Amino acid sequence: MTQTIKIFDTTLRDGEQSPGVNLNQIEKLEIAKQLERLGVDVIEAGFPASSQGDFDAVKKIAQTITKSTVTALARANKNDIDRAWEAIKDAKKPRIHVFIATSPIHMKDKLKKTPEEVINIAVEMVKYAKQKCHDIEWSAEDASRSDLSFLATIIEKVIDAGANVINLPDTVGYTMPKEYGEMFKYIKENVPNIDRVDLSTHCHDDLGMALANTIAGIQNGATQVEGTINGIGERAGNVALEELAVALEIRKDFYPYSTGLVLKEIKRTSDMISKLTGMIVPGNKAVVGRNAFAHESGIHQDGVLKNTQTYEIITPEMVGVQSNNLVLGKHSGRHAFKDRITQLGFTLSEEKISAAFKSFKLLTDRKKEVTEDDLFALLMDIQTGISNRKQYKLLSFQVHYDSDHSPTATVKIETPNKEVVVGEKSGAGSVEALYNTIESLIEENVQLTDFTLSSVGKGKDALAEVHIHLNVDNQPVSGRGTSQDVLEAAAYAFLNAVNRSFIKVKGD
Ligand SMILES: CC(=O)SCCNC(=O)CCNC(=O)[C@H](O)C(C)(C)COP(=O)(O)OP(=O)(O)OC[C@H]1O[C@@H](n2cnc3c(N)ncnc32)[C@H](O)[C@@H]1OP(=O)(O)O
Ligand SMILES: CC(C)C(=O)C(=O)O
Repeated sequence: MTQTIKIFDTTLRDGEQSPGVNLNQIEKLEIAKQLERLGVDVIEAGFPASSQGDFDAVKKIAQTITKSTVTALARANKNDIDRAWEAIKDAKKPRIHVFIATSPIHMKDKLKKTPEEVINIAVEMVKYAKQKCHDIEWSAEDASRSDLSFLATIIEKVIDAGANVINLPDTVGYTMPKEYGEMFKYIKENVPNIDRVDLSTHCHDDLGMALANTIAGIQNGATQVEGTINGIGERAGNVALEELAVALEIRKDFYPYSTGLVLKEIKRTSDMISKLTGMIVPGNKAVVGRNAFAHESGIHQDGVLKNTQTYEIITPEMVGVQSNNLVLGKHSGRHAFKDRITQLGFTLSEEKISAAFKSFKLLTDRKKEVTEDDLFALLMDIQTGISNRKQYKLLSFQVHYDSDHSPTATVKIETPNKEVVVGEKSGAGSVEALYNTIESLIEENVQLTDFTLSSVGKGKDALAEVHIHLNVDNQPVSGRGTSQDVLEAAAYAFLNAVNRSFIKVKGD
């Protein structure tokens, strides 16, 4: 008999705690919708007490998502719980997630509380949350470095107080699989009423053990797993949910567990998270990396030609990687285009469909074959495009480059006051010349802290995608731009970051 493990996705909360990640409300909503399509049981939409921007995004997600449970994180205090409930109360299936640390070091040095005080706070706050919401998850932060008998005592009391999910995080990614499994076994054997609740894993990857620890937790009684897409998250990140789901599917001969995830949605979800967070997936990443299905060496290629299973344990199709994904071309009309948008899972207003169709037609003039990846990148830009009134627009640019002189860029932009300004500057390279010129035309004080260029799809006419991190008036913000031309993508990314600094993102 296969047991189905519940999937709790925390990409929008722990994932967003990754340094440099700044998602705005529209982007978070698009991610939540895709997570629902992927089939996750629970979406942790954010930490509403941490900022007004986070509160607003969680509320919007709670009002939109219908199939998955929507939860929000709260410290064990009334203000955080009130904010969490206020944000999620419209959800079809709301859950409040209350946490407090249980390890000696966290209780003594961080919370400055005795173990008895921590028990009292946890019990009182679970009771308080339960008066508002029937579904309460309680997390013992740093559970894996906690005293097991203390952990059993506090868990027994929070269950009596009304918690129906108990989460035991390996907060600092310190535990080894055997130890993590033994903690679950101990709790299963020593807490009365433990069978009334879901027990949950939450593993960080500091020592590269997140997936092994998660599986050890499941083998010892966990019925829910917390993690993120692409494994993003605080420090070295969380367990990558796509890796867990595919591992359980491929080795179902070995493990009697499965998840309800729609595996074909994995690649698209991974691409979306990577694009919107700017956290590029390494080529060799399991399940979703660019090279995960590539065979380079002669002996491997020979084997694959004779029988793919000699070297391929996962088929690209299983996780939604398209082998021949040519979709639409120069002569496609609006009806076929709209139909394709729906198939890709987008719901766009008529205005956005018109804008997308215009961009698509421009692309077909410049690119012979428009692939599903191209279309997805284009639609994601339109869907999450910035529509705040205050923004800079790129009107045109030229870069003069020759090998004997420093490149010079001439750029024309429209400012938020609708003025058209033109400037010219040089730089050590073409991108620097472009960025020096744009900087001279805008009012904000900007420092570039990171620049990444990658390609969407394959071949010399693949789209270029640029992700950058800037400090705009001393506030960190990220931006992205996609174009067939590398310099145009770089210019779009720069202005996208500056424009994003005008709207609500993390920390507002
Ligand atoms: C393991 C995890 O991932 S936990 C989630 C981490 N996520 C975040 O921190 C989200 C972003 N954080 C923030 O925006 C801010 O830290 C806020 C708004 C949550 C709090 O800001 P501030 O009120 O300025 O407090 P600050 O962050 O400096 O310190 C945290 C305080 O919360 C207390 N605290 C920490 N965890 C808990 C808890 N679970 N329950 C109750 N109190 C807690 C700390 O002891 C400290 O209290 P003190 O001020 O009495 O010393
Ligand atoms: C708040 C909890 C669930 C957490 O993120 C952790 O302990 O890592």
